Amino acid sequence: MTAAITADVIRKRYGDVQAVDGVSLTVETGEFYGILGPNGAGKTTTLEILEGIREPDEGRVELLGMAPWPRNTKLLPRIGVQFQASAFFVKLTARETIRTFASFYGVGPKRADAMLERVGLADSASVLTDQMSGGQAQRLSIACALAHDPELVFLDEPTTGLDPQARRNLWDLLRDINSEGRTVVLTTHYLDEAEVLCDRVSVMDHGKVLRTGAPAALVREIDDTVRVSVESGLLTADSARALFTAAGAEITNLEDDGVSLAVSTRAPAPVLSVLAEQGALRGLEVRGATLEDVFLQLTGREYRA
Ligand SMILES: Nc1ncnc2c1ncn2[C@@H]1O[C@H](COP(=O)(O)OP(=O)(O)OP(=O)(O)O)[C@@H](O)[C@H]1O
Repeated sequence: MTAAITADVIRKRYGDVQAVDGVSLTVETGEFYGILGPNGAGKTTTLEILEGIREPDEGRVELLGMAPWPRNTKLLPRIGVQFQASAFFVKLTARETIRTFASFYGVGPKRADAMLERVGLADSASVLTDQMSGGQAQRLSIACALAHDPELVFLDEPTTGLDPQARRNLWDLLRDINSEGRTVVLTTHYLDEAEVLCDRVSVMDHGKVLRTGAPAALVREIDDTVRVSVESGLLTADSARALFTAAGAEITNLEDDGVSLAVSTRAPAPVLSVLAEQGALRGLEVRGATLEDVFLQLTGREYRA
């Protein structure tokens, strides 16, 4: 595979904030690549530098074999950048909006209308953009990014603010866009989204990439931590910890949020035995490690989107 994007130790500072602090990554052609991290991690700034719309203070980027900065107009027909829905022109319908965007690239109305259909908006073509639901607006902004049939698409938190059903519908669309052969780079603060969609993810925090890999591989790397949870109120956190330790179970995390008492451990058998002996199995759930546990292990703190 050839690299669609390489970034080599890029940095960007805003005043006192080191937003991007030495990020290096490689996106392969055809890959679905995720940049994952909590708010303020530096995802958007990194994405904008990769796109060539922001200048890095240091470091080097190659996008489709070219330097994206200073602004490289040769790249524009080859990449699609999803802009935020708030940037739509007011008083235009969905159809007028996509036709306008398509015309910037010399793309005619026929293909623009076909893109509306492609993202499931054919029936909403006459709706004014300011009257669209969040999911419709996101679909329209993705359609606009795809109107000129780019080979590489950048999406910045495309499902933020959507309800679960609208998110899942959008996931299907994003998978289709990628399976047609396009490289997709997306930022997200949703761990489940990265896990479900991405071939590989870079986990970011405080401007740095902490780890890069396939979600399943990252999860495997952190050993086989299992998370066991039961209803809150059956055992206090302190007594649970003492009982688990006495039973020989090493606990990597234990917390009670008032709804569930949750324990992360590599030794689920003694934990389950203790819970059974204490009659504390109500609401029992057992699950393997997720990207949330990867983040916890990398940073020592819970993931807060
Ligand atoms: N134009 C700017 N001027 C000053 N500070 C900025 C600017 N853009 C971002 N920052 C700061 O840089 C840091 C990284 O921001 P960035 O938007 O890249 O992170 P993010 O991971 O995309 O966060 P979010 O998920 O909230 O969008 C944050 O502390 C943010 O407040």
